[in-house]
Amino acid sequence: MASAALRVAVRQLSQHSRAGAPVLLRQMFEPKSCTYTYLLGDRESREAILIDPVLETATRDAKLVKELGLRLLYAVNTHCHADHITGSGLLRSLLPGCQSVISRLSGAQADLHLEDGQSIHFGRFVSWMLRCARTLYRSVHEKIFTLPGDCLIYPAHDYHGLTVSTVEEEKTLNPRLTLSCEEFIKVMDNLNLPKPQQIDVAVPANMRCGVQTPPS
Ligand SMILES: N[C@@H](CCC(=O)N[C@@H](CCS)C(=O)NCC(=O)O)C(=O)O
Ligand SMILES: [Fe+2]
Repeated sequence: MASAALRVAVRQLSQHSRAGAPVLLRQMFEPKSCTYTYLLGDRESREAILIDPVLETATRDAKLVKELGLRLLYAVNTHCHADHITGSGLLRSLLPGCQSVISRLSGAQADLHLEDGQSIHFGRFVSWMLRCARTLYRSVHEKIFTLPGDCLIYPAHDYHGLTVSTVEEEKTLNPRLTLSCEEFIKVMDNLNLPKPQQIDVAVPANMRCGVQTPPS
């Protein structure tokens, strides 16, 4: 695929997300597409967001939100996924008040469309963007890599069971991000990945927020 999604940078989340700290973080897994969904909540205001929810696990996520006494403001899609159907449409039905969010660039339906660099708030900032290889590389280097080295980086997928790394590790060890920009583009343009198994159902569904009755 020519474009890639740069996942979420949560300011100040870093190592302060332990129990008792202001920001609550839960990493959840959907095994069919190996997608990680993230629940982020403000312990004080109880406002929360979900990042990249999956249809098959949306009910689980909604249950957790309720059990933790959180109020879900946004179900955020980092891009129009090709490998799973988003859970954001179902979540906005299960949890009234929740709005689905995606980039305007995606062309997909949602309650809220974000422009590049725009933030959504749940007590703390969350910034995100969808990029082609060149702008992805620049964003990572100019934005993510200016964060403190011990800032935690959570993956959208990991097919080998890894769950977290740091800015410093990505800066020094990531086999693609340590390349030059031109080399990075070449690699990304020549991944030749097999067609994702769910692409034919996932993309049309995700253009409509993953449900039959999408937001207008
Ligand atoms: N087997 C899966 C593979 C889905 C897929 O293509 N995943 C991408 C990431 C999607 S956001 C991927 O693996 N990228 C690897 C890379 O090296 O960039 C399926 O059929 O769904
Ligand atoms: Fe994906």
